[in-house]
Amino acid sequence: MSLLSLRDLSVTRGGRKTLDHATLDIAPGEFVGLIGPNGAGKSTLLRAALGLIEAEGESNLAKLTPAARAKAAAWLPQAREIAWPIPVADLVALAQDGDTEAPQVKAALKRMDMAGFATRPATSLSGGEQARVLIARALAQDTPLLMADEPVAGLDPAHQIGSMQTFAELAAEGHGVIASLHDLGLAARHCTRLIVISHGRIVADGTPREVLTEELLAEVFAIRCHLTETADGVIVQPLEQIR
Ligand SMILES: Nc1ncnc2c1ncn2[C@@H]1O[C@H](COP(=O)(O)OP(=O)(O)OP(=O)(O)O)[C@@H](O)[C@H]1O
Repeated sequence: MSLLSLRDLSVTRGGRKTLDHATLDIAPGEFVGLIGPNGAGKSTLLRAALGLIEAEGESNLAKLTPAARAKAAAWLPQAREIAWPIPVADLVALAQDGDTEAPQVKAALKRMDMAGFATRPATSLSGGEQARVLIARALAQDTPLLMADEPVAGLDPAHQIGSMQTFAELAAEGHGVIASLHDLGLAARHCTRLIVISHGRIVADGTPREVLTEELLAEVFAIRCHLTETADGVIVQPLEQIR
C-alpha cells in the first residue's frame, strides 16, 4: 500500500524544469527525509504532490478533492508565521473541527511540548514556539501521511531532536512521513530512508547508510564531510565547502 505515489511528476517554471520526472512511493512505516541544496526542488516536489501547483505526471493525492486530501495527508508548509492571536489549543484544534478536548489535540500539544502554552495567544509565542504549534496542528490532523517542508528549521536542538523522534514514532506506529530537511546529521540519525534531489531530479533513494557517501555529498552539496559508522547509524560531520 502506498500513502504517496508519484509517477513522472514534473513542474516547469520560467521555462525550466524545476521538478523532473519524480517517481516515488511512500509506504506506512517510512520516515523519508527529502534532502538537497537550496533551490533543488524539495518544496516543488511536496507542493506538486499535493496538487498545490500545476504539474505534469501523476500524484495519488493531487487527484483527490481538497476534503479527501485533508483526510489522506497533513501538510506543514515552509512559512511559519501565525498572524491571528488565536489561543494555541484552538489553533491546534482546527485540525479536529475546533474540538480542543479531542484526544488528538491533547496528544499533539503534549508531543510538541506545548501543553503549557494552550491558552496563550499564538501570536505571542517565539518563532520556534510558533513552529512547534504548527507541527502540533499537523499532528492533530491524525492522517495516514504527514508531509512537512523544513519542519525543524528554527527549532532549538532539543526540540529538533524531539520533533524528529516524534516523526520516527509516527512512522513506527504505521503512518508515513516525508519531510524536507537541511540538517544531514538529523536526517541520517532519524529517517528510515533518504531521497536526494538535485536540479529537480531524484538522484539517490535508499537508507541513510546507502545514500550518504562522501562522493554524493561532494557532488550534490559541494561539501566535504567526515562520515562515521556507529551503532546509532551514520554520523555526518560537514567539514568544508568545496569550491
Ligand atoms: N515561480 C517561479 N518561477 C521560476 N522559478 C521558480 C518559481 N518558483 C520556484 N522557482 C525555482 O524552482 C527551483 C526549486 O525551488 P524549491 O522551492 O522547490 O527549492 P527547495 O529545494 O525547496 O529549496 P530551499 O532549500 O531553498 O527551500 C528554484 O530554483 C526556484 O528558484
